[in-house]
Amino acid sequence: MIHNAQLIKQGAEAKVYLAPFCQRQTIIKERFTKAYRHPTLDKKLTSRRVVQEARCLSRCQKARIDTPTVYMVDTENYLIYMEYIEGCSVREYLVTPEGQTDAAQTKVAQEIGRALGLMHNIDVVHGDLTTSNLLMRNETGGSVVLIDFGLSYVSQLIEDKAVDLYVLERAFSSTHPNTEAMFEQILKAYGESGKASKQILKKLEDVRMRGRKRSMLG
Ligand SMILES: Nc1ncnc2c1ncn2[C@@H]1O[C@H](COP(=O)(O)OP(=O)(O)OP(=O)(O)O)[C@@H](O)[C@H]1O
Repeated sequence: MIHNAQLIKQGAEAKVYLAPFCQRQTIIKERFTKAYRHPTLDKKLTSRRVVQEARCLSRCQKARIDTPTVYMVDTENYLIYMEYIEGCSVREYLVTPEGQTDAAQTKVAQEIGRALGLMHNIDVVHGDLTTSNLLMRNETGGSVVLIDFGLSYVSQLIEDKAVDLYVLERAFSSTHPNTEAMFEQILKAYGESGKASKQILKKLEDVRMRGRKRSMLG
């Protein structure tokens, strides 16, 4: 039990709390153990995921990619203590477009593309890119912060990075109608900031094609 904690999200894999820690508001992410798994195996897998998430967050932070700072990792209790980002998600931003200018939306798209390009440059694959996992930091006037590295891993494969982009593209098209132009701007900025981004964007076309074939076959 985390003292003075407020539960802000209960997911299938983790609980996310907001709680005071070292005199600041802190996000505490707690992974569950799975009762259907053998206890020893379960402990190993759950703590491995906690470590994996914290490692990918730290790897991004070292490369100056805006992600929550990790304050502490408790592998015994499967907890990550991290910086609380005050702001709204890109999802919330896009579902309430009133008063947004094209220039503001372009800036957000460019920031997303640039952040993803830098993340892939250091071989971090996010694994769960959605508009809910992109936050806009109030403090800096809405700069984009990547969160939820629960499914992230390190890979040099062009294919893995292309699939990462495809997952975000699907999230855009299923959640936000009429954002094709914005997604194009994301890819343009991505193409300008990544080392192998041209190859990855080429591979994205194959991944899309496979996705289309799969949905045609049902
Ligand atoms: N560092 C943070 N600052 C502010 N809010 C956060 C932060 N981390 C998480 N949140 C909030 O909590 C929600 C859930 O967090 P997260 O996406 O990491 O968990 P999850 O989806 O349940 O976990 P997982 O996908 O790893 O099983 C986010 O959508 C966001 O609203």
